[in-house]
Amino acid sequence: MDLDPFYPIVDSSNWIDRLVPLGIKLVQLRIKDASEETLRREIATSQATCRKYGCQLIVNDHWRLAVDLGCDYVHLGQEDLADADLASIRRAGLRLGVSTHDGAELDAALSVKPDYVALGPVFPTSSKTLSWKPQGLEKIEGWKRKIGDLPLVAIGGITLERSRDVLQSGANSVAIISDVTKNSTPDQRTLDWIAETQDWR
Ligand SMILES: Cc1ncc(COP(=O)(O)OP(=O)(O)O)c(N)n1
Ligand SMILES: Cc1nc(C(=O)O)sc1CCOP(=O)(O)O
Ligand SMILES: [Mg+2]
Repeated sequence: MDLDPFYPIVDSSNWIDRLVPLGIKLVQLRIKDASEETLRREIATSQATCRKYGCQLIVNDHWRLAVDLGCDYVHLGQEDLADADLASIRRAGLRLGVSTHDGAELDAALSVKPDYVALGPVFPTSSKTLSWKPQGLEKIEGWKRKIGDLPLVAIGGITLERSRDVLQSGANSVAIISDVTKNSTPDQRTLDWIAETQDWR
């Protein structure tokens, strides 16, 4: 299944309940620092909303709960990968997205046969502290040449205004946090994103 070109990342089921009904078809739930009970509830609520609206839900980090709750997709970073039981993730039928920031990480990601690879940070971001410099659009082109048909997600500092350049450089999907959730009108911004990415759908 293809990834939608617009891939917002949010930190609660409240955001999912608010934004998914607007027409989002791919969303990541990325919750840091919550109890297992809260995480379980947040994932289950998000899953119900996403199922209702035909949106693909990707659970960040919490692969055990994603397996337990019968989710479709998890996203893991390189450190997450080291701890994850990939066999049980695959046995449960979950698809897997993996973060990459340099060539060695890309090789590591490809070795686990992911369903997509993410490259970041494309531009400076204030949503996560990273030790990598912004990669720039050329890196997207290089990553895409290397991975071929495997879907490529671009992340980090991407705005609606930069989205066309990112997609034209070879990304199949654009993952964003602040451009929607820190916008003064997140609902309108979401609708604008859906319209702006229509040519890639
Ligand atoms: C689509 C996408 N790309 C990259 C990340 C970052 O994952 P990770 O490196 O594991 O960092 P955290 O998001 O867990 O802080 C992502 N979540 N999604
Ligand atoms: C969570 C995350 N991971 C990144 C990576 O490069 O792996 S960049 C990033 C933050 C993306 O947020 P924003 O759209 O607000 O820049
Ligand atoms: Mg992670």
